[in-house]
Amino acid sequence: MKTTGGTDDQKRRAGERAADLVTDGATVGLGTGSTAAFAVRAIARAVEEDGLDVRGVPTSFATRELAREEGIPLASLDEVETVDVAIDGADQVDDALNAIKGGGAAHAREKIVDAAAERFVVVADPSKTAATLDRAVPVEVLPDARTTVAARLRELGGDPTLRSAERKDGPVVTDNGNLVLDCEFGAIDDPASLAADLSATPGCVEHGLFVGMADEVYVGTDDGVEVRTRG
Ligand SMILES: O=C(CO)[C@H](O)[C@H](O)COP(=O)(O)O
Repeated sequence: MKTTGGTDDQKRRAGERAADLVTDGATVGLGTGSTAAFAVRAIARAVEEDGLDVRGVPTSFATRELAREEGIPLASLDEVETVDVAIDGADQVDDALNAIKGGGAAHAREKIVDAAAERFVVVADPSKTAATLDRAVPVEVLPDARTTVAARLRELGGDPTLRSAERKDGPVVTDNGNLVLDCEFGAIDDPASLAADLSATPGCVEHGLFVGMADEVYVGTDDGVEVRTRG
């Protein structure tokens, strides 16, 4: 369920601008996806070329591999007391800076790291912006709970689909060993209420609604970066 509507240049501008926020000595949440990867590479360049002293906290297996290859010193979340800034992508972000994440099935760890950050910056391209969230919401479920969670999602007005793997027969299995239901709700008029209902569903490990979490959204455009702030 990857969304790749923007151009690489738009994503790069957003990611590189956000990477400029990282200061010496910072602990940085490293998000997942193609836009966050531009931030990871820019941070790595600053480490190598300017001697920037950082610790990266990766949000997924894929990001840990990328950060390792690029030479960013890493820590896992349970090794750090605070995250100074987290930089992460999104599948969709609304005017109130609420987001849908999980196109890479990494939203459970992303939410933990992004929520722990003093400052959480979403990096996106213009194709991700919308007045109202209306993309499918990824819901990570314990494998045994997929049927009961799917039933609850239908009660909530959703239409869930088990996410299939692309180069393997069968479902996507997350970094945590769980499955993902992508759930269409149409236009989500009250994301906070839906988020609360999803969080209260037994067997739902985590859902991809990030409500009231982002401090800023950096939208990379064809000629710069539009910075959206809360309020
Ligand atoms: O939530 C995510 C992964 O779980 C990603 O941040 C989201 O899918 C955006 O990815 P991209 O920048 O490649 O469009």
